Amino acid sequence: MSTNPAQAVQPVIGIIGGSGLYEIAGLENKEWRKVETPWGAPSDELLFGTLDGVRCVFLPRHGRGHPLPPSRLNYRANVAAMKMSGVTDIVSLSAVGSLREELPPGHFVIVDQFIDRSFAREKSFFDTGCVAHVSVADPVCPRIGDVAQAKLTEMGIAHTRGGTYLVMEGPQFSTRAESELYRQWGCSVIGMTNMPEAKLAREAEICYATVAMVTDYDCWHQDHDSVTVDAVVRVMKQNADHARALIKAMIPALGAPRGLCPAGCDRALEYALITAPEARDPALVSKLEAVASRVLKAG
Ligand SMILES: CSC[C@H]1O[C@H](OP(=O)(O)O)[C@H](O)[C@@H]1O
Ligand SMILES: Nc1ncnc2[nH]cnc12
Repeated sequence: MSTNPAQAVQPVIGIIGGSGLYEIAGLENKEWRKVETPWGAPSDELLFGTLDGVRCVFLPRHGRGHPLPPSRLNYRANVAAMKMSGVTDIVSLSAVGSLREELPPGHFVIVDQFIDRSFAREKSFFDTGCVAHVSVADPVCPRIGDVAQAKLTEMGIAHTRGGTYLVMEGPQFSTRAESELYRQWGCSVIGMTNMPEAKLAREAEICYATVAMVTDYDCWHQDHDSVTVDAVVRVMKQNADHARALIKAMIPALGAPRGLCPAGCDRALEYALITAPEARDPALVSKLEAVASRVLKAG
């Protein structure tokens, strides 16, 4: 395994677009391509292209036209398809409800923690026959967060660095009691998709960070109507221009050649595998080559 921090990395930037973001602007030489993974098909074809000479791969999280609900997304295929396409860094863009007065619709939040209350999803590439436990104590890459923060500041877009995203299963929005509970837990925003996406990116050793775009005050705010899809879509249409401009600004900075990630996201599996090589299931190991070949080769 090569873990020399001076090792050169030529980044490939993955963008996962959430509700209201089904394409990105300004990509050159773009081409939608089907990518099959050992875990099946991702939400849609992936859009490959370059922006300012940086290789980019875009995936609309719910598919073009939004046919897929959060519980039916093949999160493993989505992340594996990114890894198989050479992606080193993922910027996740998501519509979220606000759980705090000071985070109004239109505000961007560079999330740094999650509480994962999703329950009807496959959450790991690893399984019986090859067990791994990665750390998600710090689930996002601070390096990507730094770039998002710098660009949002330059662009004058209202934003907050840090905040906890509560991941609910959905597809129904929360009850008022749930919304109040999450507020008491200190959560900042709520959505339905960023877990297990962030956990799987960590298992695949891809740097990952979320820029959450507030679309509503969920259902706790006495002066605002409870969230509806109509309201989310209306605000997302306003947020989308900011989101597209942000991505365009972030890509040259993220795409510059660099060393290994100082936070170690790209070495997350280094000490995570616990199944002895002789006890591993060859069929599972062969699937895992798509996301974990770096450590499996060494074992
Ligand atoms: C259309 S409102 C609910 C929907 O929007 C968010 O999705 P995404 O994170 O992909 O932007 C939320 O999590 C729900 O899936
Ligand atoms: N209030 C909310 N709850 C869950 N997901 C959301 N996505 C956008 N707004 C949301």
